[in-house]
Amino acid sequence: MTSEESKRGGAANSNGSFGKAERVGKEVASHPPSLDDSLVGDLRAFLIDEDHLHTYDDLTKVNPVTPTTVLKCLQARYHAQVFYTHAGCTLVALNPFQPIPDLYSLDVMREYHNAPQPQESKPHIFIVAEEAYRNVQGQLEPVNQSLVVSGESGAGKTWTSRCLMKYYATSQDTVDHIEKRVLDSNPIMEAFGNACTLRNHNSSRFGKYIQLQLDRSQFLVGASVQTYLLEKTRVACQPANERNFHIFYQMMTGASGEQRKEWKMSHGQRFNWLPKAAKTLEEDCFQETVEAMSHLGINSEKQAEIFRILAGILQLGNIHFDAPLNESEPCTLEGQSKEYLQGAAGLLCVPAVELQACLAVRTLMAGKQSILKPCSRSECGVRRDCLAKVLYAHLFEWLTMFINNSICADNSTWCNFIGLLDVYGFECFQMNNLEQLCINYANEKLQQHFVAHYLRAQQEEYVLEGLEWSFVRYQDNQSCLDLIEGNPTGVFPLLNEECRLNRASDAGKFRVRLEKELSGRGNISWDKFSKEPHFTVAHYAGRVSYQIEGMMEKNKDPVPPEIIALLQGSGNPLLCQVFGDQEAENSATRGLSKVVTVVAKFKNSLESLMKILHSTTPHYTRCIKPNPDCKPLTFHKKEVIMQLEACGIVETIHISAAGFPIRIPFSGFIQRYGLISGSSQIKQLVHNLEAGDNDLLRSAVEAIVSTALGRRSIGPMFRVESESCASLVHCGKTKAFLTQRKALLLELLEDQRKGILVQKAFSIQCCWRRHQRRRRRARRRAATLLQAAVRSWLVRRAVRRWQEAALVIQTAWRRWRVLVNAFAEAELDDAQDFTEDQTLPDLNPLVRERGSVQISSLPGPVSLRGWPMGLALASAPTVSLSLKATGFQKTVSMLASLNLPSASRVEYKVETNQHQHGVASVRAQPRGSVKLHYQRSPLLYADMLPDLKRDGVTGFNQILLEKTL
Ligand SMILES: Nc1ncnc2c1ncn2[C@@H]1O[C@H](COP(=O)(O)OP(=O)(O)OP(=O)(O)O)[C@@H](O)[C@H]1O
Repeated sequence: MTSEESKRGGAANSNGSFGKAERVGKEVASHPPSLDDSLVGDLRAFLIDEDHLHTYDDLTKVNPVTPTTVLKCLQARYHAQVFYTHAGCTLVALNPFQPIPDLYSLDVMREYHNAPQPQESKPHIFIVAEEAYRNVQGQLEPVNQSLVVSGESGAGKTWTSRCLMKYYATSQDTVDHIEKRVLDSNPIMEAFGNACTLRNHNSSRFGKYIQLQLDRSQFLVGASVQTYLLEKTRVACQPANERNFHIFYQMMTGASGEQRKEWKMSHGQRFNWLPKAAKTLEEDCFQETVEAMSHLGINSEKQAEIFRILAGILQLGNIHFDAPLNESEPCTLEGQSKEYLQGAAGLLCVPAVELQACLAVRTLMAGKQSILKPCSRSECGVRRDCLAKVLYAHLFEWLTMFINNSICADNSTWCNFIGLLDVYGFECFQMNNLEQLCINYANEKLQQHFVAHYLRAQQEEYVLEGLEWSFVRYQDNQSCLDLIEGNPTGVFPLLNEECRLNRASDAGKFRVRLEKELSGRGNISWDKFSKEPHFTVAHYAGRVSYQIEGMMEKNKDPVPPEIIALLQGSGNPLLCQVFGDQEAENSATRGLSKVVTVVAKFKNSLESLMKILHSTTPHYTRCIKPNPDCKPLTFHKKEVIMQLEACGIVETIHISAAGFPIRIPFSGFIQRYGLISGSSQIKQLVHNLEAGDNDLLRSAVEAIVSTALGRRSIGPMFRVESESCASLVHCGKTKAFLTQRKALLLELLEDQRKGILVQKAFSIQCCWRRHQRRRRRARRRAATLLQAAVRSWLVRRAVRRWQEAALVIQTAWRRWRVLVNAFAEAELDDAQDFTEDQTLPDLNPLVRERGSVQISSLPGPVSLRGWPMGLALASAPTVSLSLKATGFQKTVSMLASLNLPSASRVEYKVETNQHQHGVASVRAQPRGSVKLHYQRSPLLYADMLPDLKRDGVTGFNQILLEKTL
């Protein structure tokens, strides 16, 4: 809406000439005061807290809720660069008209995605996205979600939709990169469907509904796009100071030299259908569009076909017909137009002659005979425009279909969806025609859905449920919708009827018809003095005057059959594909009653959209354009207030603040929160809800709430002891209604439910772990038993072997002992003769002969009795002397055999340096030493161990005895 038009709309709004206000029951909210009144009254109370206005996250918290206070709050937030604010169930998004750093960054997305309670975070479009996503995860009916983004042109709907898509696409990373393809559909759709208008340099000239398809794990697996009412007239006729679709300018700026040549688009070439070509916008990014096309699977061949068609359209725009001298002759082409016709025919791959004939000559059917009738100059122009429009519209349709084929998931792979509706805002120009009527009709439908969903349904339900409730007045636009679509006497049915009559359209007559049929309606009026036939409709957002001239033609949207036939024969494969299955029918021959009109088609597609919306959980985002000039950070109060009133924000705030925004059927409530109550009765009820009557269910709900409040953890809002259950939850006949503090109560219930579920899960885990532990223990015991059995078997086997080995050793040992004893006895018999009664120093010469003993400085007499070593070893004497023996036992035995004098404090250390071969020396020190010199023992086996090799060295060479004190 332009500011002037907005003013008109606003004036109508304030004088109450449209939007019949309905009063239901007791009305407490007075008519919203005018802006000036509010400034005196309401605002004054507010001024006290003016410094903190920008801190209000939710407009329902503003007190009192009036358009003025709401406006003040929004303005304060806008100046504080806070662009999102809740308004009860709706999110208000103010357009900053400049990029805000870090407002939509990946980190911010992650923050909202990971927030335990996103509602508690700062208002943001990502909250809406996350809430919808979590609703799908929670599988609460209705599981599918719709995000409805509305607002006037330039308010930021497309931007918001893009943010929402990015949010869903970024929060995952799938293998086949479907999210990238879904996002890539945006630049293509925008290049072909957006244009620079006076109100928005990137205005969507079509409506779109994108369905993001989610699988069981809530992963984005695909998407589908449904488009509505492309403004195809823009191809051939651009409003003053506005541009054609972006794609044409992208081609003009981005084409390579070769492409320019092929597309007949040389530098400086002027095209009638490309106004303002010198102005370059950031949207004119040809390369991005081409890349997105390639990424979506449109190969270079197809791209070439597409761009040739577009170039052909531009050539068509430069063709002008001259009136013929003779009326019976077709219109002619002047010099340059001939070239353009040749160019267009070449690019569209059709014969130039046929193209010219198709534009200048009409074929009439008279029975089975066809008659050729030359068209007038203006008719030629209309046919040329029609050809361009039909080409562009079919191309756009084909692109949408191609995108859908590329990004749509198989039906079996997805089970839920989040729908994203971005429709053109309410439109009101100086001259409004059928397109504006359709667009405004769509906006009325959406407004009605909003009203039905939040306002009327809410209030009607309170009555049905028997709640005590003071009603808030709201604007109901049903009467306006009845005026437009009502059957049989609505504007649309009358228009369709007129189009199906086989007669030339007459705007004046149609106006009279409308007046006759609809004069009793409150939402339509006529300016009797206006020369132009028109009618004025009082829409919910303002009054719009529609001119009737041309409306019927636009509604019929006839395409001459010659044009279809011409395109079917085109050498461009894409054109053949697009128009191949199109019937080149002549409506004149088949009867006009079968013609499907534009409004009929539009109404049907809108009805199916509304069906989808009604079956989903809606989330509303109202985009607000803070100033009509798209200036950054500029806030025009009047513009904003009109938009707020037009979209019913003020009423929404009233109802949301004072009403019961959450309604849960008793059965659903008990099923979800029944586990909070420990009562066995409620537990039984949970399993058998059908058995309980409403009274029983109601008392169960109350019991659950009081249990929840009883065990609540003390939070700031629940400290008030007097706060009764009744003030937080209101039970109607079949449903529980939660008040404004629902968020807290609901949060409390959800927290407790979650806590109990966690407890239960913990118990299950404990049981499972215990079970696992027991199993592990049993396994371990079994393993130990097995190991023990194996070990004992191994030990028994080893012991048996040892015993056998010991037996062998014992036998060998005994045999050896017997042998040694025998030798010893034999030797003893020999030695007895020279050892008896010998004292030192006079040693027996035999001893000298066999060995020598030298004793010096010994204190006292030393009696030394030399025993044969073999005998000593054999008898294994016990050493009573405190000897620290090192070496072999035989060394010790030898000492014992020497029978050295015993003294308690005398220590002898025996050292041997030839352990392998026997004691070498024994020496007593320090005060005396005994030196024994033995000759090699006569005993052959005296120092032999059973294991020693027989050929080893035997006997003693030298013995030294060291004595230490
Ligand atoms: N959140 C935002 N941050 C920064 N700029 C924004 C934001 N929202 C919108 N804009 C700016 O406002 C312009 C208009 O927004 P957008 O195209 O989304 O409007 P629209 O409501 O879709 O309009 P139309 O109905 O004409 O398509 C954008 O091109 C962008 O420059």
